[in-house]
Amino acid sequence: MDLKICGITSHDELDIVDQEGASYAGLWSGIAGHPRNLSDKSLTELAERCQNVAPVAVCVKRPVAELWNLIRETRVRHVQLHGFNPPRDIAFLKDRGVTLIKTVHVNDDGESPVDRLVDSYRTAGCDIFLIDRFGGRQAIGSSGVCLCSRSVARWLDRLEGARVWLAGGLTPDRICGLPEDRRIEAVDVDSAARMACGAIHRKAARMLVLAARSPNLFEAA
Ligand SMILES: O=C(O)c1ccccc1N[C@@H]1O[C@H](COP(=O)(O)O)[C@@H](O)[C@H]1O
Repeated sequence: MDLKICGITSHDELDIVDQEGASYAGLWSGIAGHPRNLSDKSLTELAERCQNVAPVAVCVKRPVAELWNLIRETRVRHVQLHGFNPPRDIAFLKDRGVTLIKTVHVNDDGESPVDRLVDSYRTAGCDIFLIDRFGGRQAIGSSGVCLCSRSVARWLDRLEGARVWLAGGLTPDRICGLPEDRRIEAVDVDSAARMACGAIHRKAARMLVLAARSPNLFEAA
């Protein structure tokens, strides 16, 4: 499995994620007031600093035309729409050659507020669905809480045929416990990449990369 580490805010964090071998680095834009939200300048600088890791612009409410104006001259070609976007937002970015990741927010009962939009997202050209735990409109990500395996299995079935990533409270041991049927292409982590909710930590990032690459590593030990 590939690994995305989300919420990068500094050169040091970006270098850790890049050097330790994560596949994707999440760069926040358009979530006013959030501590990990980046200015346009910082997002551009961090994206240009990526060597091996692919930068992903992660947005909640930013208008997609404005977002495109920001990223078009950068190396960012992956966008994660993390919120309640209409399908036309996906079509807009797909027309411009972006690889589009749409978060499917799933609550603790296994239900999603975007359930009725999923088919339209597919029709609009969504490349990847990211299943993430939803704790309510004020807690739409970075929850540090995992979904139960039954909800994950249900959504994997619902998204049959699509590329799927998974997020929500994932730790190295939880990644090892995920089904190994290759339906989950990548895992997306925020909380477990940090020490005490602080900065991204090199050893934590290394453990996550190891778990994602060799899911049975800890079971075998
Ligand atoms: O990464 C962040 O800083 C972030 C902030 C606000 C909303 C979402 C955020 N990231 C997304 O949260 C999940 C993973 O979170 P965790 O591992 O459960 O803490 C994933 O979808 C990230 O893209």
